Amino acid sequence: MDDYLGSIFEKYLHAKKIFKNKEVLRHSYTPKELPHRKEQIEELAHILVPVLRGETPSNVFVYGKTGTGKTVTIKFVTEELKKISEKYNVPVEVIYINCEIVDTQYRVLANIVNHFKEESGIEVPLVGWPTDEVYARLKEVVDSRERFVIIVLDEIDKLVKKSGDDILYSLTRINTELSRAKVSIIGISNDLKFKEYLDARVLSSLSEEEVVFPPYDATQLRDILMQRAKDAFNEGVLDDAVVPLCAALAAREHGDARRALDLLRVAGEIAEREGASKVTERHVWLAQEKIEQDTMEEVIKTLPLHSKVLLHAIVLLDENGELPANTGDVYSIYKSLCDYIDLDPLTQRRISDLINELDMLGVINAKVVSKGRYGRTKEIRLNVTPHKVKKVFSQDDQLRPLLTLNLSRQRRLI
Ligand SMILES: Nc1ncnc2c1ncn2[C@@H]1O[C@H](COP(=O)(O)OP(=O)(O)OP(=O)(O)O)[C@@H](O)[C@H]1O
Repeated sequence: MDDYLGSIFEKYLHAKKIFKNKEVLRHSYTPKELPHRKEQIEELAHILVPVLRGETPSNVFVYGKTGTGKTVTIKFVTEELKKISEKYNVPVEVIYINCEIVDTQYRVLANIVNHFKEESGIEVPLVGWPTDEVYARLKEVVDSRERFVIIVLDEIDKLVKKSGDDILYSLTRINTELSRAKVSIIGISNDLKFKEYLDARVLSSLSEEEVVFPPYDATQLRDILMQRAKDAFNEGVLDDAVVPLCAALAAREHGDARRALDLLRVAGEIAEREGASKVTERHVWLAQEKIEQDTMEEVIKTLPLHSKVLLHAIVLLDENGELPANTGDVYSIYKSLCDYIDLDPLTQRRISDLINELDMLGVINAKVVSKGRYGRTKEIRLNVTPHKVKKVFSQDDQLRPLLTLNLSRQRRLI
């Protein structure tokens, strides 16, 4: 045993260190250069440059698919603007808000007021004040001196979908002839359709300017990865084929640089854990599999409660070797599970909709098949392992009691 343990330690001790600095591959890291975003950087600089002449820049709406570098580019350009504005003695404040987290009108306004809390001494609590009052404070605090205030609303679609566009209306109308501070908005979204949710007046002021971020192709992703890889990995540990493969796989997924970076990082981590001295293509394929599994786990975790119970019914059928099943079979098990945890069951029609949703998310496979003169029916199969589903449910207090059940017991209750 001692020998065995000793050899494990030695394996890791003598393994060549894979990473020089793994942080470089994290999402939060802002690189010093952004390959293939020169055009967007220049467009944004052109839109924001009036600040240096003391003029209010237009509002900008930035859009492009996920992982196309919108956030990192905006952070890069606004940082540069802050640096240069100091040189020209123009006071500029940039407030970055991620609307996936800060997703109500109240919280956005509070965030803006609280950005200035050191200078104003005013801090809005997380809840409790009337929204009108927070807005009044915002105007007072922002306008307390001459300056430019650029408010970046990242994932702005999430805010609008959850809380409507009143907040955008208020913010785009904050500047008056008399105000000392001039406010501009940069809205970022990966959902173009969200524009349909906006009132025409809000839309026209928000998109005074628009900057589009197209997806990266495989060659561009390769350049982005190469640039990050040279700081992230030790010399000679990356097989030549690794970066091109990560780039090609991510290009297939709509040119997502985040996915490409994840593949590279996870491939490195897997190689490191194996005690390998090189990262190879095999590690990239394993990384691809791991990321897909993790994504699925996240999808299951965020399902609404009834979809989770429904999914558990399908898992029980799978464990009993009874898949494919039809909607009726699944529904009766689902209903008995609801009884077991004191939940009012939804109608079969509603469950049929939830089955389609699970199918769309890729958690299950629901295929409509023709049964000749018996009409059409749905054949439901599971697309993930029962183990994965149970692992997620074991962390959920309301669902945990279901994990001890088996189908024959449930059938006795039906
Ligand atoms: N041109 C680039 N050069 C270097 N790194 C990049 C580039 N474009 C994107 N990245 C990196 O890819 C990852 C995703 O980028 P970013 O978060 O900016 O995408 P996004 O378009 O805002 O995505 P989402 O819409 O999902 O928020 C980040 O780690 C970022 O550093």
